[in-house]
Amino acid sequence: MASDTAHPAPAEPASADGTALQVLRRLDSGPRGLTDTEAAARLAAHGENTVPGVRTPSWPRRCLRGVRDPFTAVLLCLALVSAAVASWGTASVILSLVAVSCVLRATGEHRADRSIAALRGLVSGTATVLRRADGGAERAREVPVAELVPGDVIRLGPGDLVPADVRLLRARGLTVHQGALTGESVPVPKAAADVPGTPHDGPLGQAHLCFQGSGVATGSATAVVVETGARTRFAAAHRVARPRGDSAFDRSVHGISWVLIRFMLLTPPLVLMANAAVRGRGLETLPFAVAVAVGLTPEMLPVIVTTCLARGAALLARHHDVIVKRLPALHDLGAVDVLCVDKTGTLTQDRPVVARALDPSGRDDPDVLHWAAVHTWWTLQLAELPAPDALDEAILDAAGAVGEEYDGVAAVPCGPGRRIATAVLRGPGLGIGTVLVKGAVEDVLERCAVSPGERERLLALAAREAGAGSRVLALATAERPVRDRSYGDERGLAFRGLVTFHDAPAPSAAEALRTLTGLGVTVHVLTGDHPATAARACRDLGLEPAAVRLASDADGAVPGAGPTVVARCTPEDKARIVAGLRAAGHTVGFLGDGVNDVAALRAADVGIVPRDAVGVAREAGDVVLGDKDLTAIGHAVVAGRHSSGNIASYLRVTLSSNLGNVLAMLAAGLLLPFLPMLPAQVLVQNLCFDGAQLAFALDRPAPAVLRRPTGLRPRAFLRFITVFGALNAVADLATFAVLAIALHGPDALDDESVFHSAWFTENLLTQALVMVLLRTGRGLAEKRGPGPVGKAAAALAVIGLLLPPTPVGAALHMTVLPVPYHLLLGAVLGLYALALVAARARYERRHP
Ligand SMILES: Nc1ncnc2c1ncn2[C@@H]1O[C@H](COP(=O)(O)OP(=O)(O)OP(=O)(O)O)[C@@H](O)[C@H]1O
Repeated sequence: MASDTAHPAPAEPASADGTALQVLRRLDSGPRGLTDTEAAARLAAHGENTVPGVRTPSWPRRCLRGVRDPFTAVLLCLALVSAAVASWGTASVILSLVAVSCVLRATGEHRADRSIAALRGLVSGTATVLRRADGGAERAREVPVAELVPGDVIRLGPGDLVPADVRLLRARGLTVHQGALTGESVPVPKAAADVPGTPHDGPLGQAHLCFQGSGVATGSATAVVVETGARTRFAAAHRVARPRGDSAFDRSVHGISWVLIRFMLLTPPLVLMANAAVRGRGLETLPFAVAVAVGLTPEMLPVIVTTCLARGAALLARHHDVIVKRLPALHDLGAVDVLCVDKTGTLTQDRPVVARALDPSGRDDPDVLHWAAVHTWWTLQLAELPAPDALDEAILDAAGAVGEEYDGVAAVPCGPGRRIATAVLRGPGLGIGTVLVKGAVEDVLERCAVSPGERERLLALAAREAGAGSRVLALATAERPVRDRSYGDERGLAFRGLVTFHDAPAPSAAEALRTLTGLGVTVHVLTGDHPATAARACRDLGLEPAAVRLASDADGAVPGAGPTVVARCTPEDKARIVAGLRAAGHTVGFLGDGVNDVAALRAADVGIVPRDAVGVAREAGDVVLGDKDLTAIGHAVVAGRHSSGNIASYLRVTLSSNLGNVLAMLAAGLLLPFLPMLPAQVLVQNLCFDGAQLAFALDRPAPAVLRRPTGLRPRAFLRFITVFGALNAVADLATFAVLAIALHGPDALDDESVFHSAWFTENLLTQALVMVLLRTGRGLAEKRGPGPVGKAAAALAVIGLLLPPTPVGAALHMTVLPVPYHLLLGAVLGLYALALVAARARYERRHP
C-alpha cells in the first residue's frame, strides 16, 4: 500500500541541536517533564502526534495504479495494436474491459484501505511519559502516543517503539533499529553525548537523536520529545509501509502472471504466422489475433484477489477480533504449513511467581532470594528500565522491600541475546563491593569458578527443576575490593543458587495447538528458555515434541518433521531457523510477542502478534490477535484458506477455460475458410465470462479446502490448466465436428453467422460448466445449494442461449440457431461434463 503525506515535508529538527540542557531550555521543558496543563496547551497548539498523511489516494491515481498491473498493461498494448490497424471496435472493447477492471479494483482497494487504516488505529500504543500536576511531583505514566507533545520527557526500554523524534537525555546500553528510516538491518548504538556527530552523518546518524518509527533493541533511555506528528522524520520519509521481501503470495501470483504474459505476447504473432502459412491470410487477421490474446488474460485477477482478501479480513476483524495489517498476509496465513511460536508469553501467561530459592546443594535458602532481589532492585534503578520484566517483578514481589541499604555502582540488564544481568554494589561504609550476576544457568556457570564435575552437578540440578516445568534463574556473586581495577569483572564468581518460577500455561494455548495440528499445521517452539522447561510446557499443553534441541547444536536450525522444541534461541537464531524452514519450501508463520521475536516476525511469511505484544513486535507483525485468545489463530488460518481457496478456484477455472478457447480458436481458424469468431464476439464473450467470475469472490469453498494448507503453487497450476485447457479445446472441436456432421442445409455450420452464433453459445455454456465443475476441492458428490458461483454460471448459460437471437446478438452479427443444434449441443455438453468429472477425479488421484 503506497502512501502519501498530506503535509509538507518538515524542516530539519533544528531544535535538537546543542547540549541536552540547551535543547530542554529551547523547548521550555526540564528533566522532570511538563505539567499536565502545559502538555494540554501544547497538544492544542501542535496537534496530535499521529503520522498524518496516510491520505487515501485520489480516484484517478488509484485507477492509474491499476494500469501498472502487468495484465492491464498488456491489454493496453493490445488495444494500441488494434487502434494502429484501425480496428476501432476491438480497441474500444478492450479499453472498456480495462476500464471496468480498473474501476472495480480501485473500489475494492479503496474499501480495503479504509478498513485497514481504521484497524491499524486500534493497535497503536502508549508511551511512558514523565508528567506532573501543577506544583506536584512528576510521575511516570502511560499516555497514548497520539497525546505526546514537544517538551515531553519520555522513558524508553527494550521493545518500545520510539513514539516521536527525541533527543536523548540519558541512555544506557541503548541500541535502536532504525531500519524503517534507513533500511539498515542491524541495531545502531545511541548515546546521550553532548558532542554532535560529524556533519556527513546526517541527522539519522547522530547518536543523541532517536526517530519515530525506530524500535529499541536493547538498553534504556530518558529523552525529550523534539518533534511530533507531521514534523517527524518518519512522516517526511513517506515510509509507512515497511520494505520487505516478496511474500509467498506475491511469489505465486508473479510466477503465474509471468508465464501467462509470455503466452499472451506470443499469441498474436503465432496466430498471424499460422494463418499466413496455412490460409494465406495477411494483416487483416490481426484484430482476431489480438482478441485471442485478450481471451487469455485473467484481467479480473486483481479484482478477485483484492475482494477475496478484503472480505476475509473484514469478517475476521468482525467475528474474531483479528486484524490483518497487510492484505496478502491473509493468503499466506492460509498457506502456512509450519507455525513457529515462542514460549514465554505465548504458550505461557508470562506471569511467573517464585516457586523456590535453592542453595547449590538443592536445599531451600531464603538468602538466595534476598540477593536475587537486591540485584534486581539495583538493576532496575541503575538501568532506568521503564518497567521490570516479568521474572524481575516476580522476584521483587516474593522478596518484599530490599536493596536500599547498599549503594548501586553500575548495572547491565539482560537483553536480546544476553541471558544474564549484572549489578555492581558497594556495601555500607566498606571498601568491599559486590558483583551480582543473575541469569540463565549455563551462562552464569560459565562465569563461575567451579570444577567441571561441580558444573555438571549444578546443571543437572537446574535441569531437574526445569524438567518439572519451572523456569530457572541462577545467581552468582563475588566480593571485591572497590579500589581493585577489575572490580565489576563478571568472571571468577561464586555460584550462590537457583530461583525457580511457575509460569502457568495460557488458557487457550492447548486448544489452539490442537486446532492447528488438526488443520495440518506443524508447530515448532523456538524459545530463549531452558530446553527442559520448554519441553515440559509443551507436554502440559498436549503437544508431544518429536525432538528437543539447543539452538547452538550443529543441527539446531533444522526442526524435524514433527513438532520440535528449539531452546536457548537468541533473536538471530529464531530468525535463522524461520529463514531455513522457508528455504526448505515451507510457508512459515511466526507467533511471538517480545523484542526477542522481532527478527523472526520479519523473517516469516506471516508475523502474528497478540495485541498486548511490545510495540516493536506489534509493528513487525502482519496479523494482530485481538487478545490473548490463541484459538483466534485457527480462525485466521481458516479465513486465509477460505480466501485463497476462492482465488485458486477463479484461477483454475479462468485459465483452463481461456486456454481451451484459445487453442480451439487457433485450430478452428486454420481449419475453416473464415475466422471462427469475429473479434468483437470474442471480446463480448470474454466480458460475460469475466462478469460471472466475480462470483468467486463471494463463494464458500468446500470443507476439504479448509482442512489443509492452500498455497497457490505455480507449477501445480500450470499442470492443471494444461490438462483441462487441452480437454476444453478438444471438447470445443468435438462439438463442432459432431454438429458439422449432423447438421445440413442452409442453416448448417458452413454459414458464417450460424457458425459464429453456435460457437458463442457453446463457449458460454462450456464456461458455465467449467465454473461449476472445476472449483477447488469441490466434488460432485457434495450436495449443496447453488451458491453465488452456481447462480452466476446459470446466468452465463442463459446469456449464451438467449443473446444470439436478440438485437444485441444481431449487432454482433449473430443469428437464431436451429432447434436440432440445441438438442445436439445438449447431448455433447452432457458428455463433456462426464469427461470433465472423470478427468478431474483421475487428476486428483494422481496429484492429491
Ligand atoms: N530479568 C532477567 N534477569 C536475568 N536473566 C533473565 C531475565 N530475563 C530472562 N533471563 C534469561 O534469559 C533467557 C532468555 O530470555 P528470552 O527473553 O530470550 O526468552 P524467554 O523469555 O525465556 O523465552 P521466549 O523466547 O519463549 O519468549 C531466559 O530464559 C532467562 O534465563
